[in-house]
Amino acid sequence: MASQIIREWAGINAFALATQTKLLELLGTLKQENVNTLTILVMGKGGVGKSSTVNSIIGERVVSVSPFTSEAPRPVTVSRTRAGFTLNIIDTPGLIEGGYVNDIALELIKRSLLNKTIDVLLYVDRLDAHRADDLDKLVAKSITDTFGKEIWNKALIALTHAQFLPPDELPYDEFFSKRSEALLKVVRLGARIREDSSLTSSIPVVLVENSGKCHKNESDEKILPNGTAWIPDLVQKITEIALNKQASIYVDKKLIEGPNPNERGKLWIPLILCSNTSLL
Ligand SMILES: Nc1nc2c(ncn2[C@@H]2O[C@H](COP(=O)(O)OP(=O)(O)OP(=O)(O)O)[C@@H](O)[C@H]2O)c(=O)[nH]1
Repeated sequence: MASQIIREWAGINAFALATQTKLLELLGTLKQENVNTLTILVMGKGGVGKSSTVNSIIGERVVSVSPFTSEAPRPVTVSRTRAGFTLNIIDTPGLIEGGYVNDIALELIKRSLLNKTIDVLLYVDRLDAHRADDLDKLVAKSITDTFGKEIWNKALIALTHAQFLPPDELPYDEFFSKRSEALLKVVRLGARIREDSSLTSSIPVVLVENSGKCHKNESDEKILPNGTAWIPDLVQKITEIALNKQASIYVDKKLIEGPNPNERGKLWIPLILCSNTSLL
């Protein structure tokens, strides 16, 4: 297999100085904790802004973006290195096609991850979607069936199109909070995670505005309508997930070829019951 060329993360230099400083600080925090490599898996439905978000984080147009379903082959891994730290971001195809979960895409994603470790799942959707529905539930279920429930311990939800102004003069932060709650609820249902479980109550939700028309503050940083400089905020949340003491997801052959990872423990139940009965 051809070895992948890892380029210098030059895109950082394209960010506003204040953003660069914060990003380098965050890379320093990761390195202090002996995290020298970080792999982010980007997933979500089609057209929600996955590729655009990858480009925004890297600070270069590294993957193609299209208003229509991208024809570019994916999954694709983009790797960049900076001061001894390597960032890998895996952009993936949209998970919904024709109203159904694209199982072929999921299988392709899973197989491309063999022997890789997912440190962060960046689940992308849009802020300006007014409903979280059964499709969202199905996507969450498919991700869970593929990687196991534990993947949500390493998840971060990014809502794109964040320069959107809510309808009916609803305050921006209130709309964001309602949209986040609605999405987290369907993710929980799809992933079959109990409401009181720490698994999804702790999934952070961040805002992203990939448009070239994103507003800027006096330091030239890209900001949201609520004034947050969103690139450092996103990287800060990524850093927190990476350091959250929960295990990263290692994709081994068993995970790829074995049964649904959530069913593995259950396979032992009949055996345990049998052995217990024979002891009676
Ligand atoms: N205004 C605005 N447009 C965005 C944003 N993110 C993405 N877009 C636009 O939405 C369209 C789809 O973006 P992509 O990044 O290709 O989305 P994707 O999820 O990778 O799409 P698929 O290739 O279908 O999987 C493009 O026209 C982008 O320019 C955003 O935050 N704000």
